[in-house]
Amino acid sequence: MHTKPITYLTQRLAQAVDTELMSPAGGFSIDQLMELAGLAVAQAAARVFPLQPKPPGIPPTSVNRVVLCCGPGNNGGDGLVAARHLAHFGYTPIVYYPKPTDKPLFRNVTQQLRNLDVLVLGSDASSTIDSQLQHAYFVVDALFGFSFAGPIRSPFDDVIKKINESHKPVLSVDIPSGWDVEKGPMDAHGLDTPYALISLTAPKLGASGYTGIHFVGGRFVPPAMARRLGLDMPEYSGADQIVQISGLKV
Ligand SMILES: NC(=O)C1=CN([C@@H]2O[C@H](COP(=O)(O)OP(=O)(O)OC[C@H]3O[C@@H](n4cnc5c(N)ncnc54)[C@H](O)[C@@H]3O)[C@@H](O)[C@H]2O)[C@@H](O)CC1
Ligand SMILES: [K+]
Repeated sequence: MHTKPITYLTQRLAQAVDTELMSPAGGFSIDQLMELAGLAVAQAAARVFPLQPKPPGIPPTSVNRVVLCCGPGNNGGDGLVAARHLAHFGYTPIVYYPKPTDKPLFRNVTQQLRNLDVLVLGSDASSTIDSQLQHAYFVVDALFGFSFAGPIRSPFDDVIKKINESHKPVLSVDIPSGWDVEKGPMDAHGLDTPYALISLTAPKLGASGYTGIHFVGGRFVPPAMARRLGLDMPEYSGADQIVQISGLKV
């Protein structure tokens, strides 16, 4: 467990780090960052929810089913990439992506999922999402990240309600969806406190009261950049893409 101090980011600082990484001086593309973020999400998922043995006589796809609820921005993109890695790890991901982003990066990752026979459900599947959730081992909440603001708009208000009603264990990506990025849970419409959380780059202020299983992932900030921005970053061990900072040790 990581015990050294870590900086909790404001919404503005989270966006500034992201922008700087993708500036000419930072040298990253969004594809690279999202790939590393999604890999970290998949590693955290596999750590918290290990693959279950497949009992004989039961179709292999009926165990280890993961429902990934993906939003319209890059948080949703992290969920799509994580779904691809989880499929390679041996899980059966089911992606609910009601507002797909019409950009090559998102179209490509969606195509990669289809090539792995991953079910990608759109808005026309909204009436079946609760039954998908009922059959899930766990849920990945990749609806909103650090750019979320204001009351939750349709159809995501309904998606969050259905996730809460499913009472399935949830791994949230970057910030529990519907929580204020800096103030945390604000009203009854946001996600219930998730079982686990993976913050990307560094945790956001809104997660400062979170005491569940909390990882940091997204191993892409160079030390010189962290020093310049005054960030205390987590120290990763060896080849790990994630570091646990709180909660029951997994
Ligand atoms: N530097 C980093 O830490 C990286 C972060 N990434 C991910 O990118 C995320 C940020 O991505 P984005 O800036 O695209 O934003 P988000 O994915 O947080 O969300 C923006 C989208 O949500 C919609 N939205 C915002 N508030 C809403 C509301 N109240 N109701 C309904 N829809 C709403 C917006 O219209 C927009 O489409 C991070 O949280 C993280 O998951 C990674 O992909 C890459 C690297
Ligand atoms: K989220």
